[in-house]
Amino acid sequence: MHVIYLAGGIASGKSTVARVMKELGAEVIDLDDLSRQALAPWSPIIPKIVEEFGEDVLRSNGLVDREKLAARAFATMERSVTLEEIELPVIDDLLRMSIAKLRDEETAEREKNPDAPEKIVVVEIPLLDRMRGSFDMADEIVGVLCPLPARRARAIQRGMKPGDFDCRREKQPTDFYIRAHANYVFNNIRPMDVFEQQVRDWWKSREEAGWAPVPRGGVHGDVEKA
Ligand SMILES: CC(C)(COP(=O)(O)OP(=O)(O)OC[C@H]1O[C@@H](n2cnc3c(N)ncnc32)[C@H](O)[C@@H]1O)[C@@H](O)C(=O)NCCC(=O)NCCS
Ligand SMILES: Nc1ncnc2c1ncn2[C@@H]1O[C@H](COP(=O)(O)OP(=O)(O)OP(=O)(O)O)[C@@H](O)[C@H]1O
Repeated sequence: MHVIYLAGGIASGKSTVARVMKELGAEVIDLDDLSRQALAPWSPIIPKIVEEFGEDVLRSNGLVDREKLAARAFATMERSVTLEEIELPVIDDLLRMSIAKLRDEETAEREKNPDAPEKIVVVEIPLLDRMRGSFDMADEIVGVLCPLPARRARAIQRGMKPGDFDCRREKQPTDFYIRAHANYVFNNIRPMDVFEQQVRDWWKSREEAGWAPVPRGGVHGDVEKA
């Protein structure tokens, strides 16, 4: 199995890259989905969330009011860190379990058919720095960078308030951090069809290389390859 951490800030184009990779055969795990599971009504962290952010962040049906929680958590860096300290260990556990399950599936498939293809697993990560404790699970780290004005405009077009975009974006790792840890970076600066083709080309070259190990980190400047 080959695990790719796909890192990029809000509205940078991660889901677009992941969608193309899924079409090419990848299994995709999205940490935003795992974060939703972490806040499910039966989650053990719900009492702590209520204690820190107020009883009214829970709706009468037991579901977390995400808008209310976001307004309180992203109001300051300190509150945001509090939410992450509660949620990230659960997200990390869910990620490890998801990867272990895919590994078991791959083993079972190969017991039936020794020629079954290697699973390529793509993990969408909005906050790469917060996942540094689980870099051990990644065979490679790929970044998605996109100029801020385009990201902001696209997020707003999708219905996000400008202030909500800004207060999330400012808490996210910088492009410099992503370049420093990625072995490859996509610069999402071209029209959608061209960008999607860039992703297919990258996949093809990695597939032809047999997903060989790559040196970690150090993508600097306006280059796309390490
Ligand atoms: C506060 C919550 C409930 C708001 O939910 P909401 O549905 O509005 O947003 P959603 O979860 O879909 O995230 C949308 C985007 O917000 C950004 N975002 C999420 N959490 C954070 C954070 N702690 N800091 C900065 N940006 C964040 C990401 O770019 C993400 O893609 C939710 O974002 C959350 O639980 N965040 C904390 C968990 C976390 O840190 N997740 C990131 C995993 S690396
Ligand atoms: N090259 C591009 N040209 C035009 N639109 C694009 C391009 N790349 C992405 N988009 C659009 O920008 C928006 C954000 O892209 P995407 O959802 O892939 O980003 P993301 O990083 O997954 O976002 P989020 O942080 O919300 O999870 C989407 O509406 C997508 O269709």
